[in-house]
Amino acid sequence: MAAVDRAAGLADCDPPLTGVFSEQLFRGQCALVTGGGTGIGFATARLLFHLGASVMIAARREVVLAEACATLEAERTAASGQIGFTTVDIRSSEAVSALVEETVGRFGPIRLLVQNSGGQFVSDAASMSVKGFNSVVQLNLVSTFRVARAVFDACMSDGRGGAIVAMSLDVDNGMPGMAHSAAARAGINNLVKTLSIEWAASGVRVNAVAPGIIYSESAFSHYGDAAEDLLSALLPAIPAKRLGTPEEVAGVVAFLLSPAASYVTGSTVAIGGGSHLVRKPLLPMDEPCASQPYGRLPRKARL
Ligand SMILES: CCCCCCC/C=C/C(=O)SCCNC(=O)CCNC(=O)[C@H](O)C(C)(C)COP(=O)(O)OP(=O)(O)OC[C@H]1O[C@@H](n2cnc3c(N)ncnc32)[C@H](O)[C@@H]1OP(=O)(O)O
Ligand SMILES: NC(=O)C1=CN([C@@H]2O[C@H](COP(=O)(O)OP(=O)(O)OC[C@H]3O[C@@H](n4cnc5c(N)ncnc54)[C@H](OP(=O)(O)O)[C@@H]3O)[C@@H](O)[C@H]2O)C=CC1
Repeated sequence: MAAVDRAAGLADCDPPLTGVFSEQLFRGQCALVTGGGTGIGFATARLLFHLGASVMIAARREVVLAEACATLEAERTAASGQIGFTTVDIRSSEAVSALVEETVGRFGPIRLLVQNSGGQFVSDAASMSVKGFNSVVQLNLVSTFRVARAVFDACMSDGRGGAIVAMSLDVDNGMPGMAHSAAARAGINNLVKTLSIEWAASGVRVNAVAPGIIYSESAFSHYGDAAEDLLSALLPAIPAKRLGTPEEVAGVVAFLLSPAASYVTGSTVAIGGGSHLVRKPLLPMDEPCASQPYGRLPRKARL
């Protein structure tokens, strides 16, 4: 993709970023990473695994998860922890309960939670149905609460503590083309504040990360042919003048989960090459009053 090729610096990152952390950092700790089979979730699971954690990755597509696990097993070193997978749709409370039970049964109480699963479709608000808006709020905001509650109840409410990182977006200036997701992620930014206060007494820290535009094949596949046009308009507005990598998000997530962040809670950390400081919406809007700047992407952009 031409716009991605223009993202100077993208190839310069040390993929697992293990060098900046001690290999013993998460030794023996159980970590649950939702959406851990692809993109940011995979990079995060990979880093935690190489830092000694016992990592459960969970999402809907079994074949993707199995492949991710096989990749990590093939990378195993003496410092690596354990890796396992199970399928889940985080929109189902029963499925999330079963996920937590299975994870605890296999690796022990969950101490590290990365609630990374999420997503949306691109559509301007005027073309968006209430059902579509609701489905994205359900997936991102309500399911983040669902997963966090299930893990807190089962593993973190007894005073033994833990750390939670949720996935947000760079929503400070609104997000034309993604009204549903921006509203949901703004909700997540506030949710982590409340949870961090209420759960502090249990020794639980709750933070979020707000990535800018992070390139991975899996993420961009959702935007179909529209990705190139969107990126051409977006890249010039990113101070770093490049996209981010999943590994650059994983490093911040690992920091927030680690004792190095033991006094950090209720925060949302921007990871966007400075894009959150630019007073321009994340998605482009050449004509602010245009009635249908995005329309609805074709159905092939759907999962
Ligand atoms: C190239 C630059 C891009 C900028 C990037 C900005 C930063 C963000 C990046 C990322 O988040 S990358 C990760 C992307 N990954 C995903 O989005 C995957 C997750 N997505 C999904 O699971 C689904 O698409 C969904 C959004 C949650 C919808 O799933 P759900 O099963 O709840 O919905 P459906 O039953 O299929 O549909 C319900 C309802 O939703 C509306 N709708 C769904 N898809 C579309 C669409 N493509 N366009 C318009 N409307 C859509 C619609 O109203 C549906 O109702 P019906 O019409 O089916 O009755
Ligand atoms: N890439 C970017 O620029 C940005 C991404 N984000 C967010 O970061 C997170 C990771 O995205 P990214 O890695 O880029 O993209 P991916 O599309 O690779 O990751 C999304 C993950 O979520 C999983 N998922 C989606 N719906 C569900 C569900 N209902 N139940 C369980 N798992 C689900 C998917 O797996 P499966 O389909 O198998 O269920 C997939 O592994 C998402 O929340 C995304 O919105 C935020 C800001 C920017």
